[in-house]
Amino acid sequence: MVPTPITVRVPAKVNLHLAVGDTRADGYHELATVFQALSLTDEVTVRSGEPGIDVHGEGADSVPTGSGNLAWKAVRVLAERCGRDPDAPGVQVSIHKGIPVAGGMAGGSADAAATLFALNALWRLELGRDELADLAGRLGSDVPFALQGGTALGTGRGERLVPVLARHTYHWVIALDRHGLETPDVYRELDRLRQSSAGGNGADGVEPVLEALASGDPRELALLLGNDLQAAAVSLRPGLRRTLRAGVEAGALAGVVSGSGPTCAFLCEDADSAVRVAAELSGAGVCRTVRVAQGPVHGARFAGEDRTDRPTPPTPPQVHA
Ligand SMILES: C[C@](O)(CO)[C@H](O)COP(=O)(O)OP(=O)(O)OC[C@H]1O[C@@H](n2ccc(N)nc2=O)[C@H](O)[C@@H]1O
Ligand SMILES: Nc1ncnc2c1ncn2[C@@H]1O[C@H](COP(=O)(O)OP(=O)(O)OP(=O)(O)O)[C@@H](O)[C@H]1O
Repeated sequence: MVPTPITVRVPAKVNLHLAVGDTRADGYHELATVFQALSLTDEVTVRSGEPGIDVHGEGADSVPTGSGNLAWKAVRVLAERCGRDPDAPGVQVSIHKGIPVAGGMAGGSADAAATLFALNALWRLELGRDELADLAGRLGSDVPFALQGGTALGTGRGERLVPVLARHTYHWVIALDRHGLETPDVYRELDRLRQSSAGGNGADGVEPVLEALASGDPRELALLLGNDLQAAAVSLRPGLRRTLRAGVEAGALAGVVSGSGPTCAFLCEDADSAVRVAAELSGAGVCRTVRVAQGPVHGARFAGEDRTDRPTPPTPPQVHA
């Protein structure tokens, strides 16, 4: 019997805090980051059939549909892990994009995470969270967080995660730029700025951020948003300075470049304020489009997870800061 297709919904992320350390021998930078999963999501469906990948939704034109798609790399990694032929895995992957492409919100990573999660069910592998997280880490630094979701502290190159207690739903306005930025270019620009000592080290220690999250006060958190990659993203895309200013002028508590950018994320006081900020920002002509989002949300989950015919994977324990 052909197994039924499986659809998984997976969130975008914002880095509330991103401290970039030294470059390691493997070329990656050592990170201390606090991730939060946001309610902008992609949906990934896997079904048995002729191998292939198709991509729909916003920005789909700029996403590769062949072996360059991170979701296809996930198919290959999982096929190898379970003794299937990675060149003939017998699976089709359909991606519906709701996460901005090349926006610093980990959309490709999210699709890879969703693919691992979905294929684990389609192929009835019953791999646990830890094993999926290990495979995810091999695919990219942001992939394990997309599986886990919530709010988490990431160390190493960002793949080593500890869940963090966040006592509040935070309301965000997300400003999307007209063109993406490539992550390696932004890290390279940071290195260049640091060599000329203009890169600075904007993001301080992580502990105050964890304390603010435990308190649940968005005003406290707003004071602590920080991203070492922001100077590099702004250097590559100077117009972001205007966007960041416009969000705060529109009434956001604070704004930050999301990850490697160019998307900017604005933390707002509450849901009503987010709607007002979004309306004003979209009229300011500083970005392509604006979205409202909440966080934290779950990591990769079956679409319609509320259905009772599938086991809900165990939620990792939440720890206090
Ligand atoms: C900017 C962030 O989104 C913040 O969470 C991530 O650090 C990027 O994570 P990602 O897109 O999953 O990145 P990967 O696919 O692992 O790496 C892409 C490239 O980004 C750079 N990179 C990434 C992570 C890291 N800790 N140091 C790096 O220098 C490297 O040039 C690497 O070749
Ligand atoms: N499934 C995918 N979805 C989006 N982009 C993908 C995918 N697979 C590969 N890519 C390629 O990866 C590049 C980065 O896309 P993505 O949307 O993941 O960027 P990002 O959000 O900036 O990543 P991150 O925040 O993890 O650094 C794009 O230029 C795109 O061509």
